[in-house]
Amino acid sequence: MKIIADENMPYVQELFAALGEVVLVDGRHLSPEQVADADVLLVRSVTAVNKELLSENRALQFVGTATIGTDHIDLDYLTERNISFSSAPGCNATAVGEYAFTAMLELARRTNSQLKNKTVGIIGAGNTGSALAKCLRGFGIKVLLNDPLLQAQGDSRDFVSLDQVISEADIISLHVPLTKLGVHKTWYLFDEARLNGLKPGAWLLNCCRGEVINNRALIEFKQQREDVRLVLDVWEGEPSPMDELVPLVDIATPHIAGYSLEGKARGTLMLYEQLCRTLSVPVDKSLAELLPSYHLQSVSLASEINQMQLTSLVRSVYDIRDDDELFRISYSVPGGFDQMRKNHRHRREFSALTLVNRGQCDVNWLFNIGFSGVGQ
Ligand SMILES: NC(=O)c1ccc[n+]([C@@H]2O[C@H](COP(=O)([O-])OP(=O)(O)OC[C@H]3O[C@@H](n4cnc5c(N)ncnc54)[C@H](O)[C@@H]3O)[C@@H](O)[C@H]2O)c1
Ligand SMILES: O=C(O)[C@H](O)[C@H](O)COP(=O)(O)O
Repeated sequence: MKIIADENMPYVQELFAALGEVVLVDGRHLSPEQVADADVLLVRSVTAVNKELLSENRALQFVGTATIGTDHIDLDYLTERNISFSSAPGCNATAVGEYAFTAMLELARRTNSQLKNKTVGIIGAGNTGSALAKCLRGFGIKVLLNDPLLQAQGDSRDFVSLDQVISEADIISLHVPLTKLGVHKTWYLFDEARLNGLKPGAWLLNCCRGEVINNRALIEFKQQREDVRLVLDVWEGEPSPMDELVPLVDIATPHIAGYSLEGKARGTLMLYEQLCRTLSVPVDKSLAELLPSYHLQSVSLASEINQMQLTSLVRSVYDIRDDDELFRISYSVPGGFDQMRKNHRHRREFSALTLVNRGQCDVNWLFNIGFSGVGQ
């Protein structure tokens, strides 16, 4: 069995080698000839899997994407060809939630503000939006959720309208799939009119797909509204963000919000498990045996910690300033955006760090945010 896999898929050899010959490829530039004799194709978000890519292939049985988003896959075409498909829903949700929370802490430090005094609106209350809500509520921050689709399905959480989020939230974080059709389509969800509705001093974060914000309109808006702060992990026209936009962004990163080691490994593992089920072979590998131990074994806490100390704790696991700094140097170099992603030093999730309570302080809220604890 020939398994063609994106080279940026950690643990693909460890998981798939026993099932067939694994050939690693550059997913951004994959050609129909390269996949002509593939039985299994494993991709990431940079590969458009469609009629054109599969035009020379007659053998394909399974396509897997080690990602949450599926907007790069022509699902109707795979169904037409009777090719099994799996994505990896939720694989990197914790990483995205922690990324957005980390960015908020960083902006709070830069603006000398207290997050607990702010209201955060989350657009899209699925896996990544809920992961962010978990961190925010763990820290005691008021959250407004907007998700008309889940609301219509009877999800028991409280939801508000998009208009209410825009008029009431001090911080808005976007967590929707990219969709181009229907009443709830998300393409340019944040257009000129919605951007103009943002509260004075609002912060806008996008960790889902670049085209959920009209980036040209964002440039024009931000040029008039210095008070608004922006965190962008995703960009219209990746891998080439608009040059005028980058200097206007407070925290800029190259689509790596989901790039925790755990998140990427979970994505590969989920595809392995699904392929095993498709081939009716037993699953005999697990996440725990793949992940290395964390270099910091534990951190002792002797007293209550404040927001700045929490920021330091978070930075010890993931320092978002490193990604932002590298982005500004590298994004405009040819191939720079993808190189940053390929060479990204995998960060760990908060749960990799164990906290030991040496005092009588209340640290349960830190476990609610996601850190591990002794005797938790
Ligand atoms: N930056 C990254 O590295 C990264 C990582 C993971 C996922 N993503 C992107 O984030 C997206 C969301 O991921 P997820 O795991 O939360 O997906 P999910 O499917 O679990 O949740 C998405 C939610 O958005 C809701 N939604 C759809 N249209 C909406 C609209 N118009 N308004 C409000 N809500 C709407 C859906 O009902 C759903 O509950 C993915 O599709 C992917 O494109 C990016
Ligand atoms: O949809 C997703 O899961 C993310 O956007 C994913 O983490 C993007 O990473 P890529 O597949 O491009 O490596």
